[in-house]
Amino acid sequence: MITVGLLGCGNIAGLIAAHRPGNIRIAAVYDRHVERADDLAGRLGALACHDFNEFMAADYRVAVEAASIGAVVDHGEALLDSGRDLVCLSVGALADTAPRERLVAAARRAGRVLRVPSGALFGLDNAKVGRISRLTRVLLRTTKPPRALGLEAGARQLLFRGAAGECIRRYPKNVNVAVALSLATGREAEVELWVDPAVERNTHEVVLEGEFGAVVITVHNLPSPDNPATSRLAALSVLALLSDLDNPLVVGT
Ligand SMILES: NC(=O)C1=CN([C@@H]2O[C@H](COP(=O)(O)OP(=O)(O)OC[C@H]3O[C@@H](n4cnc5c(N)ncnc54)[C@H](OP(=O)(O)O)[C@@H]3O)[C@@H](O)[C@H]2O)C=CC1
Ligand SMILES: O=C([O-])CC(=O)C(=O)O
Repeated sequence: MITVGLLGCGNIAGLIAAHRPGNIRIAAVYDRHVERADDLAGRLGALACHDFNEFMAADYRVAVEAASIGAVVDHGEALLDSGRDLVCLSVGALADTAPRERLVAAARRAGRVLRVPSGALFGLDNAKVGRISRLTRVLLRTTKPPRALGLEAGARQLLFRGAAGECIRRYPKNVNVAVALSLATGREAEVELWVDPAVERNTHEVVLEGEFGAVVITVHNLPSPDNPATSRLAALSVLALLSDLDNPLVVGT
C-alpha cells in the first residue's frame, strides 16, 4: 500500500481521489482553503490538515504537490527533508537553477526522490534520450481554449513564443509541461503558446529532432471538470506514477 499526502485540494487532487486504485491510500490532505481540505478529506476518510505543520506531522510516505509553484518553493524542501518522496506537478518551480538545486540537494540529503510526472504530456519517457544523445530541436506548441487563460479571443492567437523558462514566468498555471520537457531532455524547450476559440481540448504538440531521428507527438487533452487550464491526464499520470512505486515490473524509460 502506498500512502499519500496531498498538498493542494483542487482539480487535480479531486481527480486523483476519484480515480485512485486500490493500492493507493490518501492518508492526509492540506490546502490553504480549510474547507477544501475538509471536503476532500471527508470524501476519502483522510486526515484534513488545517496548516502545513499538521501536514508535516501526518503519516504518509509520498507527498503529492498539486497546488502551485509557490507551494513547491515554500514547502518542497521540508517535505523532502522529512524523508518523503515528493511528486511535483507545479514543475515551473524547477525552472530556475537555484531553487531546483535546493530541492535536489534536499532529496539527496534525505535519500529521497523528487519526481516530475509526465503530467499533461505523452513522450517524456524517450525524450530523456536527449541527455544521452544530442537533440537539435525541442519544441512544445501548446494550444488551449481562450477561457483556459481567462481570455476572450475571436480567432487563433499566438500569446508567446520563446524559451520555456520565460513562458512559465508569464503563464505559471499553463505551461508546467514546458519545464517538464526541458528537464526530461536536458535542453530548454522552445515554446509556442496559442489560444484558439475553435479548440475544446488542451493540445500539446511535442517536436523533437536529434541524432535519434525525429518525432512529433500531439496530445488532445480533455480539460478537468473545474479548471479548463488543467488537463485530466495530469492527474491520471500521477496515479500511474504512484502505482509503479511498488511495482516489480516497470514499463517505460
Ligand atoms: N505538470 C503538469 O502537467 C500540470 C501541472 N499543473 C499544475 O498543477 C497545480 C494544481 O493544478 P489544479 O489542481 O488544476 O489547481 P487548482 O487551482 O484547482 O487547485 C490547487 C489548490 O491548491 C491551493 N494552493 C495553492 N498554493 C497553495 C499553498 N502554497 N499552500 C496550500 N494550498 C495551496 C489552491 O488555493 P488557491 O485557489 O488559493 O490558489 C487550490 O485550492 C497547478 O500549479 C497547475 O498549474 C496543472 C496541469 C498539468
Ligand atoms: O494541463 C495542461 O494541459 C498543461 C498545464 O496546464 C500545465 O502544464 O501547466
